[in-house]
Amino acid sequence: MLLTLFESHTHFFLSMFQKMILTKIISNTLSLHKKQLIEWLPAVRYFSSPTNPLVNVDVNDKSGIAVVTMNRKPVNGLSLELFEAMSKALDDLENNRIRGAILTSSCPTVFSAGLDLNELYQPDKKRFKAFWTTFQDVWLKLYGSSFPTAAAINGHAPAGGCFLAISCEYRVMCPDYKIGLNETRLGIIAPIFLRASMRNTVSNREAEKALTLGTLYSTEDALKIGLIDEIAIYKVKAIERCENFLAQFNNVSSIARSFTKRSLRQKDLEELENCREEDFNIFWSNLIEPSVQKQIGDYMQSLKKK
Ligand SMILES: CCCCC/C=C\C/C=C\CCC/C=C/C(=O)SCCNC(=O)CCNC(=O)[C@H](O)C(C)(C)COP(=O)(O)OP(=O)(O)OC[C@H]1O[C@@H](n2cnc3c(N)ncnc32)[C@H](O)[C@@H]1OP(=O)(O)O
Repeated sequence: MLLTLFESHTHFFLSMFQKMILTKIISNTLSLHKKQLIEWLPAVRYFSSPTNPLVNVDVNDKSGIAVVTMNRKPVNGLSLELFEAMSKALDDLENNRIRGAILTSSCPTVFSAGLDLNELYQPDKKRFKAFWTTFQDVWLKLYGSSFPTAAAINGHAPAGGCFLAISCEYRVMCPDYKIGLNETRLGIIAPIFLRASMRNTVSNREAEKALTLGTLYSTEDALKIGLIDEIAIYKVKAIERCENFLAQFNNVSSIARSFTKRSLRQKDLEELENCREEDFNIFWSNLIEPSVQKQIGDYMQSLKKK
């Protein structure tokens, strides 16, 4: 009650002095740690910044909602540089206490083609380590973000593309595209954090079927199994629907919302936090198997031949 009252009266700009006084009063009342309270203060400053050419962040000053656009043509292949830009953008959003984020793509028919196969083919260990660690970071930050998230899926979203979408809390997809975790079809075992995101999105039974078969679903079928939440005819509409979803949280205490989300996702986040090195080692040893390398090479060729 006190927290809700506090939040609803702090949507205007607070000077550092006001922040300190408010923090002190509430800190005394609730006996909470001062640092935690400062972190909990609602959004006071929004920004629209060109940030990085690979990830554009555009924050609506009125709603406080950020549209985060992946911009790595032609297919938003998830490279080390794209992951680094996403990781930095997620930090900025967290620090600026935005009210919600929508992930989308600037590629006309692809949300993301998943991991950049060039990162997986004949990899250099040092670079691959940085790549994999940043991939883990992005998931931890996106899946565990304090702000609500949605994905406007304006194109195909196979493998890592689907993975980004299911790390968000809500998904709106445009018709006639494919989405799914096709890793097993490529001979890959889905990593621990990918399995967690899938189980958090669809029923355990659907997750098992989807992951073991490596199914790529049409937009319509994805809606049927709950892999996406809505269909929107084109990108602008998909963003609008995501905004509507995020706007619902305007009437909910952001502290209560964010703690509830965190507590529901905590186990999954900790599972990865506790085995990051092991997770890397498992994938590295799988990746450098000559048979896997051959499979990746052939697959890349088949994509180029199309
Ligand atoms: C393959 C075995 C991998 C083994 C790895 C082992 C360990 C890793 C463990 C776990 C991984 C974690 C989970 C995530 C995994 C992944 O994400 S793997 C990537 C899987 N991605 C795909 O299977 C998607 C492949 N792409 C497509 O199906 C299509 O490109 C499309 C997204 C449907 C778009 O089709 P379209 O619009 O027709 O575009 P093109 O196919 O013509 O592609 C344009 C150019 O982009 C290149 N390209 C496509 N996808 C990728 C990619 N993922 N990485 C790098 N490059 C990609 C494509 O070759 C074209 O290039 P050119 O213009 O011909 O040069």
